[in-house]
Amino acid sequence: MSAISTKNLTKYYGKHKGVSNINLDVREGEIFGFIGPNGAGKSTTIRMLMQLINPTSGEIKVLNQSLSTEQSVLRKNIGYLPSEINYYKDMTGKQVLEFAARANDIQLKETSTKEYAELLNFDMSKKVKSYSLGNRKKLGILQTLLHKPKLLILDEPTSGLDPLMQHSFFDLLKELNGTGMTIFFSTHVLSEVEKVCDRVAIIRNGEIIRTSKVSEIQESKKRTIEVQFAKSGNMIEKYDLKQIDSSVTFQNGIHHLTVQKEIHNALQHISQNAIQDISIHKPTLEELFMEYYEKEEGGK
Ligand SMILES: Nc1ncnc2c1ncn2[C@@H]1O[C@H](COP(=O)(O)OP(=O)(O)OP(=O)(O)O)[C@@H](O)[C@H]1O
Repeated sequence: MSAISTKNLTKYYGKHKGVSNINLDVREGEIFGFIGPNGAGKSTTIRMLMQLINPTSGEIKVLNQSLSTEQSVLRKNIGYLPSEINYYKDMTGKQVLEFAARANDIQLKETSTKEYAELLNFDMSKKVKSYSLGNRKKLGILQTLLHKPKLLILDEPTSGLDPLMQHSFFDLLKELNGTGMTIFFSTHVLSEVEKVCDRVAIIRNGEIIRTSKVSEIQESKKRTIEVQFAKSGNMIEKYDLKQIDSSVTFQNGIHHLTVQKEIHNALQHISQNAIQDISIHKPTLEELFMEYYEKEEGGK
């Protein structure tokens, strides 16, 4: 079953496009990453899911409820972390959480907050005004978990967290996911998606340019080959290297080639000549993502 489903979801701010034709299908029980650069439309999409802004057109279903459902009914089952949060500066973290718990008709001590706070190394006894951005973020994360939601929607949850904390945070996400919680989070950090997500949607300029399993993106056959021939100098023309890659380059004695499909033929062609050194690289996930971004830019 779908936890989040949108059909041709579109938002215009006046004449300015926020997002257009967003089709998302987040299945129950998955960790789903929503990745894109600044201004791509991540927050706009999330705010529509949370009924904080109205779509210009399109359909949304969250936990099988359509947009017309009372916001409060939906909120009971969703934990939402906005990209920016403000708290009363003179309250302690604990008071903020107690207040939020009361609003949900629960007692703080009946929640797993203490355990989660320890995992995130968060001191709830301090006042909000003394918290760094990272600590305010942790407070926000704890707040979203108070009512044991079925679905977590997190807008850039790791911004402001140092790498060690990000690690603990992702451990927490995995633990929560293990209890059956569906998690949808936005980010512009590629390694985060690689670490925890089952699937990912890549958004750019307000449009989704690909949705797939993270593992499928990693299965690309693309390889870069760096070769130094026994004969020194630029051999691009002499060895007809453009037959392998029309964009081949020669720098500091090394020929750089990119092969999009099987490398067998390329290696056969190259090895007709004496080779001094050769290396073959698999692209990192980051490089594969960048390719999507660049393709889109080139296509505009
Ligand atoms: N309230 C608004 N009024 C006008 N335009 C807006 C508004 N909010 C967002 N936009 C525009 O909509 C587009 C998508 O912005 P959005 O904030 O959703 O992107 P984002 O992916 O969340 O970016 P970031 O990572 O910077 O938060 C951008 O072009 C932005 O300028």
